[in-house]
Amino acid sequence: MIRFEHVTKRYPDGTTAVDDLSFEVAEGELITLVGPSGCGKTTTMKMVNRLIEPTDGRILLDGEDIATVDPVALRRRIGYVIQQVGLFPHKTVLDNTATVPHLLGKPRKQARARAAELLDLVGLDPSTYGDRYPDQLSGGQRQRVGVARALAADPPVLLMDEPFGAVDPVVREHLQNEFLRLQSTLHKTVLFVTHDIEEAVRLGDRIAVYGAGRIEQLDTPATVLGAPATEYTAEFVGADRGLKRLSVTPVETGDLEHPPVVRLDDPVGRAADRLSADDAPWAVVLDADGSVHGWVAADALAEGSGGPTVRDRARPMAAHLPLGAPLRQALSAMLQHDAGWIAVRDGDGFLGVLTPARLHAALRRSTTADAANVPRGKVSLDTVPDA
Ligand SMILES: Nc1ncnc2c1ncn2[C@@H]1O[C@H](COP(=O)(O)OP(=O)(O)OP(=O)(O)O)[C@@H](O)[C@H]1O
Repeated sequence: MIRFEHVTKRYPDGTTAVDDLSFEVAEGELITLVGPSGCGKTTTMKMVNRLIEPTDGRILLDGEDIATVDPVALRRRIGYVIQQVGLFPHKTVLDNTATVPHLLGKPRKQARARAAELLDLVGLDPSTYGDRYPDQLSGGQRQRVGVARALAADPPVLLMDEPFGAVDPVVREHLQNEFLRLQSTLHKTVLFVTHDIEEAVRLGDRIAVYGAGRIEQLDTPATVLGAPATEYTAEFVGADRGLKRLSVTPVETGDLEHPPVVRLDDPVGRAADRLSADDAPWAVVLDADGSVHGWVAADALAEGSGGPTVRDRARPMAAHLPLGAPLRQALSAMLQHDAGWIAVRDGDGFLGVLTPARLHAALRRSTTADAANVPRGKVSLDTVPDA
């Protein structure tokens, strides 16, 4: 969708901001550009909408050399969100959002109706916020208007330059999550500049780690964190990169163990037989509709005293996770509940349990598979070599 071919930008004073850059952003992909101040991220981005012209090389958008496209027509296909937002101070939020569609020829009423939809989409109720002026909004709300406005012309491409940089960490995380939710339905092709590795990891399908004017590594978050290509990248992503990897590696079916399963209403004797058939010290207990109730120990079933069904001997277990949740959430739940395993479900249905050993294997699997170009969905534990 966007292809950089040997792109260099040298400023008249001799500064080489971007040096022989070649990479491609696939349609619907979100690439985060991350790196220290002054390494060329913004220059890279501004060359895509021709706010800056390259000195050498070319950039293709959908196969077309953008140098041959009228910049105004080009910018209609490219939404642009910046940290300072740049809203018109004398226009209401609704009119700010409706400006571009209106300029593109949509009748005013239609443009405003679309603007209201977009405000809703970014989490701002148009009936509350539509008539306000930008200085009557919080920083986070202004950023949302900036995103709504960039989406107004429904461009296939979005350029975002530290769009959530000016807000506090809590609001920022909220905006990031909302943006991910939006992106999962809109599938825009996005270049997203940030100097925050956490943000890059959370949002990017792939991350481009910049050194001076160059990309040091362009890969999935799991690979950049798990197998940094250079010392520079390793240092940039931080000594706690192992912990960060927990956030970007999902729990998959192949990660699960399958202890015996009994039902709340099973007679104790039948449940005990089930456990001893597997020589298992405990079983997962499901209720009548198949959702996880908790667990029961073989010892508890063997005791002479107590009620006649599993219900009387089972212990509740509150730690559940949906399949696909990040390993970090799994570890956090294990620690919170002081549990040696955690139930994983698909909807309400029980799938299996994740243990600390399996969690560790999953973490190793994530980078091994990425490095070997195994599609994430096809990953199984067999792909993990023994340590
Ligand atoms: N008009 C200009 N003339 C000369 N040098 C420039 C000009 N604009 C940018 N530069 C230089 O180009 C380099 C890259 O700048 P750029 O804005 O792309 O960096 P960045 O990675 O986006 O940084 P930041 O995170 O601080 O925004 C810097 O050294 C900067 O000083």
